[in-house]
Amino acid sequence: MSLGGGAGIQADLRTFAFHCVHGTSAITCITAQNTLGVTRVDAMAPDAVVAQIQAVVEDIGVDAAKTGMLLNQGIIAAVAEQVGLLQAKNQMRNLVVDPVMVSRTGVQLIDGDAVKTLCHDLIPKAALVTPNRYEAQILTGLEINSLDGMKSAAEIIYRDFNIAVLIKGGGMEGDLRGIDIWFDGEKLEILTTKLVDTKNTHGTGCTLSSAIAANLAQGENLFTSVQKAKNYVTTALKYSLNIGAGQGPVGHFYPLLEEAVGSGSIKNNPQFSMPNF
Ligand SMILES: Nc1ncnc2c1ncn2[C@@H]1O[C@H](COP(=O)(O)OP(=O)(O)O)[C@@H](O)[C@H]1O
Ligand SMILES: Cc1ncc(COP(=O)(O)OP(=O)(O)O)c(N)n1
Repeated sequence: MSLGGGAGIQADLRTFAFHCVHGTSAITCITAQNTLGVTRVDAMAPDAVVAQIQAVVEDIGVDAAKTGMLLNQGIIAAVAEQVGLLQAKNQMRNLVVDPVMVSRTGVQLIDGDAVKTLCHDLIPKAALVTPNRYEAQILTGLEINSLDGMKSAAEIIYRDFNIAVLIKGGGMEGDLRGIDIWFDGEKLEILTTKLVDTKNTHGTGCTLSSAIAANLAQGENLFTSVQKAKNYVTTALKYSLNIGAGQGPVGHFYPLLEEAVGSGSIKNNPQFSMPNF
């Protein structure tokens, strides 16, 4: 959960709402966070996370799920155990693991034991894992500086975990920032969108993985879910919000912004990046 509202569960729930699916959540930690970064993180007790998952599954049910910031080994192990139990009962389909391990400034957020548990217990249970540049470096041991590096990382992650992988390019240099690599063991695809020239990229990873989960929940296949989510995040970036002194959040509800501008209720508001106006 990100109290600045730009990433974590706030970004996930906005994305779910935009896609017309009912989003639920299990809070794993509270971050003191704004557009400049994270200043403090408080983790929930693992059994409190488990209780939240069980409350949702037992009553409402899950068509698709995504994980985000799982801060320590205890939380990761508890979530992985729940996922395993629920998958055995066919109550947890379409799991997307966004392996949040490194902050946007390149700082590692979780320790080595937590990374091991993530790799050993959780990622293999997913349908898709979506590492950014730095997370792919941790998962593969490669230094990733090029498109070829991103492709090699995708192949290694598929080989090691036997699940589909999307390497996100937002942390790369230049035009590679708009490029992601998909590999599912058969098809290697370069997903390209034109680079959106903005500093306001806070929450792109959460938004992408929750849009993928939302598309899966609506019955799309995995690759189409990824393609649609990529288009969504690209447009949300074009309408990102210029708030705070750092990297502002993406604009999840851009059609409403368009409508508001069209009707004249928002005019030349410098907080919104509006490419078409
Ligand atoms: N400036 C940008 N222009 C276009 N797409 C971008 C830009 N920055 C990030 N993206 C896209 O946002 C998505 C999230 O990627 P990334 O920012 O690398 O994830 P994370 O937030 O986990 O670090 C990816 O689809 C990536 O290509
Ligand atoms: C609470 C919380 N969860 C996840 C993240 C990572 O967010 P992401 O979408 O990868 O965007 P940035 O960190 O790059 O802004 C987070 N920051 N906070």
